[in-house]
Amino acid sequence: MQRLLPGLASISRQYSAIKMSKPLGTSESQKRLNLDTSDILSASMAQSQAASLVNESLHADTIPLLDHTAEEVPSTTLEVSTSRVESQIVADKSPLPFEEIPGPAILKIWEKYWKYVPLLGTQVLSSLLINRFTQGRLTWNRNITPLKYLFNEYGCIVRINGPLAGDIVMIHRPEHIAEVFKQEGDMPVRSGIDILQHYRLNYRKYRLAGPFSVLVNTCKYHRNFMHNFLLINSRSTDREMLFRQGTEWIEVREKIEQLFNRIAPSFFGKIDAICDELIARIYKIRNRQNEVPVSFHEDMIRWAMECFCDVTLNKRLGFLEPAGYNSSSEATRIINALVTAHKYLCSCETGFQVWRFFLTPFARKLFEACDVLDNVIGKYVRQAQGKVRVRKSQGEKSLTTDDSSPVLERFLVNEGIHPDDVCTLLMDMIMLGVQATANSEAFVLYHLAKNPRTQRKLYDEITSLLPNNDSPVTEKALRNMPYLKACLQETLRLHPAIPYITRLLPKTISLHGYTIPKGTFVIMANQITSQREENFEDPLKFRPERWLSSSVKGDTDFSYLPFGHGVRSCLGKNMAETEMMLVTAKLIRQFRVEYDYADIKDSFKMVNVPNKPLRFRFENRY
Ligand code: HEM
Repeated sequence: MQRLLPGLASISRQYSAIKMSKPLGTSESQKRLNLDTSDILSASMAQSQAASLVNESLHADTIPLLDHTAEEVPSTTLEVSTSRVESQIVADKSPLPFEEIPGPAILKIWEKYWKYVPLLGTQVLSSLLINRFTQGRLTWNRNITPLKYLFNEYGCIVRINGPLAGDIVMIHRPEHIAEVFKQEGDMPVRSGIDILQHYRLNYRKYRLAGPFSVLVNTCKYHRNFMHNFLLINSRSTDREMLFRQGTEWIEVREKIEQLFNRIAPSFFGKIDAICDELIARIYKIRNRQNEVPVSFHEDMIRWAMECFCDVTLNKRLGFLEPAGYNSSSEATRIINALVTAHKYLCSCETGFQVWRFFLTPFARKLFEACDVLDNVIGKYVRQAQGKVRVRKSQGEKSLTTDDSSPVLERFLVNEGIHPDDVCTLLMDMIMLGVQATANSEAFVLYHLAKNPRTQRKLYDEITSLLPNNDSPVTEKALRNMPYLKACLQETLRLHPAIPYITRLLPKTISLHGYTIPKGTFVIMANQITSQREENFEDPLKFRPERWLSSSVKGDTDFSYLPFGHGVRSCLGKNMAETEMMLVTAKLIRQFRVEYDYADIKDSFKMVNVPNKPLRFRFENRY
């Protein structure tokens, strides 16, 4: 029965659509109408929401009739007053209430009673129920499989409601995503990473939770751990608070965005030099079959970290030290902390969030790793502050930095960003942005290795613009490589680093015939969107050529949003694309990349990461 209940609302909706598109009477004046009993049965089932047995394949051009009902009910002719039918049709025009959105029914039932049950019991029990109900497929947050499962089970709009979740709606259709973004105001709110928020607000006592979180620690209540818990799991009225709290970040964000746009030309040369270091590293670590070791994924993270640190801190930390990695160096400490933080971030954020009640061993390990990153970042922020102070004491009239000054100093001086906010921003960029870039590039190399013809075509494009092995790769040359860009787009279509985009609805809207109230969290499953046949032909195939055709719209029709959309879209898009284009062009010019092992898929660990080691072979081209 549980499996059947959720279909009701959609049945009713489909039935309404059917009635709208096909008037039952043949003329206005006709007062009586002949109907088959199966029609009547279907109508009353839909209207009374008792039609749990309706199959999914009802279409607007077929009057609804169930094969099995035809068998069960003898087909006789009855007379029905059309005025009654018509009044039902008119009533059906209004959007259906939120509660009727299909979703796991058990959660809806449970929701009624959860407030009467002690909090911990509820958490544990409802998690068990979710797990049981979905037969283990809804391991929340691990990858897109649970979402796919829910869409397959309940249709294109799914409501998750219960003690764990609050009001959440999941969607994947581009037109629904467009509708959500259309309502986006000046201060869109995204769901945060709860454990990082807790670390910053309650443990480190920062004033802001960071760009990937939304709470602002401006009032004493936000220091209260239990309050945070309740707020995150709260109903829509409490969530109104969240709208007010996004304001400060949006102001900080505007300044950073402008600065990043201004510095874009200056980071090309830095990234170029770091890509050469990665090539040197590959020469060093390849075995006799020219295969890199299973730890190559770490080298990719080191490459992305070196690029990020050189651009923002104006410092080469030696992540790709050609002489070999020194286990006691600052770079190695940072990488180890980053890998550990990622591992435990994922364990703490998914499954039971027991850390909300006491510091669990996983949360402790995460906090220790975050402390390492935070201390390193803090050190560089303090150094930058020190330099600014010296200049002030030397009586410099204008403290404004110029374009050659480190980004960090410009954050502090020109933009006047609070040092705490600089720390949380840099840490979020490292924990999510750097990881996203490294893993996306890993997937680019994987697809090129698996598709030798695509790789050859890309090589031809690169060498047509850069004929010699040592011709410098310029920004102009990269701009003239549409196939390279297409390879990146195709990779991000198949493996967007962040597979869901979330927003808290600032207004009540109507989606797919349902009312979705203000304050509902909407999860937009962009990876599912960009892997559906109705949006992309042969969606699971790696075909960069599709991006060269003008018929592919991608981000303009909301079927492809790897960097999100609107006011809260990715701040590092430009930097990430430059890094990925440069390194791909340089690697493919230098090597033929091959991969001989089992297929690599993505696994969601706060960002999509390859689920197998990157055992590429880098064969010299020269
Ligand atoms: C291939 C690499 C990357 C991908 C696919 C990616 C993707 C995304 C996505 C999907 C979002 C959420 C957007 C939304 O909610 O609409 C986001 C946010 C963000 N990204 Fe990236 N990102 C990448 C690299 C980077 C890098 C390198 C940085 C840092 C330099 C960065 C910094 C940020 C920041 C700060 C935000 C939060 C913006 C806000 O909330 O206002 N990202 N990114």
